Amino acid sequence: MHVVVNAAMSADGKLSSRQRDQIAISGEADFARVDRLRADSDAVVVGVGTVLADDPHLTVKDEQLCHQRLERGEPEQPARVVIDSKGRTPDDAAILDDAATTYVCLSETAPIDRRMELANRAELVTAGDDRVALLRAFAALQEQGLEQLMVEGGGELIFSLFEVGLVDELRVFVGPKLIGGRDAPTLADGGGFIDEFPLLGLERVERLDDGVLLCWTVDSYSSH
Ligand SMILES: NC(=O)C1=CN([C@@H]2O[C@H](COP(=O)(O)OP(=O)(O)OC[C@H]3O[C@@H](n4cnc5c(N)ncnc54)[C@H](OP(=O)(O)O)[C@@H]3O)[C@@H](O)[C@H]2O)C=CC1
Ligand SMILES: Nc1nc(O)c(N)c(N[C@@H]2O[C@H](COP(=O)(O)O)[C@@H](O)[C@H]2O)n1
Repeated sequence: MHVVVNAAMSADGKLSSRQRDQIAISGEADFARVDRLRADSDAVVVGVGTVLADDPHLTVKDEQLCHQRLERGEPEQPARVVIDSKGRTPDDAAILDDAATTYVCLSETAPIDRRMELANRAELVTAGDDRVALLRAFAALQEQGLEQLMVEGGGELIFSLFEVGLVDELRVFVGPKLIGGRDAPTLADGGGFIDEFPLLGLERVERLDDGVLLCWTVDSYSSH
């Protein structure tokens, strides 16, 4: 399995505003790059915080890219995955429509009524007691043939994926906006690292729209 985390952040490192409203940080060229990355992935993954804040569709928008997927013998759209311990994904969420297969990864705490509703619209994966156990959930996704995973956020999920060592690459578009706010989501929120820190290798820097794309590999974890 290969996991690429992709996100767009403001010049001051925020993924959205303190009200958690979706903010267009990327420009046209970066959104097109994200579309190509989705098209090259078996699945696009988000946390339930992103579903509740943005109601994303997580589909490939360019019809030619969808056509190329079909020509490669792949489903027209990559699968969509939401990491959602308690089954808080709303029944009318855009990611539950029939545009693509959707997996909802739950923990044992998800109530039975939520499981039954979600099972009508998605494939369910259960891993973990309180929170979704990410290593087990991703292993279950791999068993379903999902090898190339793209994670779009948000900051809580991205931190947890780094914490368990599941991230192979990080691609960040830094856009020409300043959002501010100490409580606004950042690229990696969660509890934060205090001892061992993931170390990144810079692979590529590219000027895109009026911002910069940074592509990193995750090399190792080191203590300071
Ligand atoms: N600019 C960009 O590129 C992007 C911006 N965003 C922005 O980010 C914000 C949402 O991010 P955020 O609030 O951090 O939410 P996330 O999307 O990261 O979802 C976090 C939630 O996932 C659930 N979860 C279940 N298991 C785990 C686990 N093991 N580790 C971490 N989370 C787990 C938790 O809810 P529970 O306990 O209920 O399961 C948790 O609260 C929005 O404002 C959105 O607009 C989002 C994506 C991209
Ligand atoms: N790459 C990128 N740039 C931005 O500026 C963004 N705000 C986001 N947000 C992510 O895109 C999702 C929306 O997807 P759909 O257009 O609905 O398919 C959103 O939920 C964030 O994950 N990304």
